[in-house]
Amino acid sequence: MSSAYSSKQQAAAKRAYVTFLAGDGDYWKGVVGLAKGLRRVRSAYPLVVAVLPDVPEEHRRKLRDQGCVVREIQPVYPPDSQTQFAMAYYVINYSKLRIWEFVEYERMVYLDADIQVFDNIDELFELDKGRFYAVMDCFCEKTWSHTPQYKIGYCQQCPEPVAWPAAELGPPPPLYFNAGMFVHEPSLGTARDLLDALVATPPTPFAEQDFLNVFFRDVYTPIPPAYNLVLAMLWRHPDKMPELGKVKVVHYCAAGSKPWRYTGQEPNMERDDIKMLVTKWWDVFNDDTLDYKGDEPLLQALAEAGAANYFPAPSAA
Ligand SMILES: O=c1ccn([C@@H]2O[C@H](COP(=O)(O)OP(=O)(O)O)[C@@H](O)[C@H]2O)c(=O)[nH]1
Ligand SMILES: OC[C@H]1O[C@H](O[C@@H]2[C@@H](O)[C@H](O)[C@@H](O)[C@H](O)[C@@H]2O)[C@H](O)[C@@H](O)[C@H]1O
Repeated sequence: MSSAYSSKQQAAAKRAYVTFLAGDGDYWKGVVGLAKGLRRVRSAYPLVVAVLPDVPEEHRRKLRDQGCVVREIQPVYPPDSQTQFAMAYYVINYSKLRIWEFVEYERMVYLDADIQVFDNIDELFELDKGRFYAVMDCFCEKTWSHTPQYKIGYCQQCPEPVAWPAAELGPPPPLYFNAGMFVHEPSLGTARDLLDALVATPPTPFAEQDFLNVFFRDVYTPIPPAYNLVLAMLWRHPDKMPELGKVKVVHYCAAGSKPWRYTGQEPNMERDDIKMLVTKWWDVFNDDTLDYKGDEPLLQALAEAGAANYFPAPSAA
């Protein structure tokens, strides 16, 4: 790499946001919304989209037209004799593990396609290396009904009301993160270790989220819920989240909350705060001034050219 650029610039070229897109359905709308949202908050780094082979060219073009760097990945499946143990819908999420192979980047911030960024979060790229950063999840929704904690009404967000019955169930579950958003360091060694561990790990209901929580347990470092508001927090633990105006990242993961599919029919979806957040998402998605105009920072252009860690000398720029 040319020494004509500062070390800060060279480090910046090795940073990117990354999301994951599978299938030929409508999640591409989430990715377009995310790309425009990151532009709206003037993120310094490009958005890479890890796409499975089943994502049609028509959708890939929409993403490139919004300045995304589209990278095809091969699917990752758990031991095929055991996929029935994961909730079928989530099995494909094991393919997220491929983003550890994006070693042209030193640090990436992963964001699900059903996430929107409403305030700049570039500071996450400055966090100390060697840890795994993510926001703690909530165990209170019905999707957790298969777990002992749900059955006794225990949630890590608010452990006081229900004392964990250690005598019967052993120690309480370790802190558990939501895998819709995390800060990670790509590495071929880690990618290999993940896949090696996966073949020896029977799938569980929350698929790759459960798997990642076990794999990174010793280095998991919780970050504030402002960086990934799991929507159920609004009605489950409103006292454990910042006021909505201070939430930087909204994760539309509650049933019925995907903005591009929103009908307001599911439980809690008629809430005023949900309606406001869905409207906010559409305001970004529909804002033509946020469309990619090809004038992104040099980093974006370099990432697009697949030269994310190359800086031509300024004279050649
Ligand atoms: O048909 C699908 C389903 C999921 N996803 C990706 O997988 C992520 C996790 O799935 P989902 O958002 O449905 O999980 P949730 O966070 O709502 O549980 C999505 O955000 C997308 O990035 C996708 O691309 N296509
Ligand atoms: O494959 C497992 C998924 O697990 C997580 O979703 C869950 C989690 O948020 C629960 O807390 C909710 O109750 C539930 O609705 C929601 O689906 C991640 O957001 C998603 O990216 C993905 O890893």
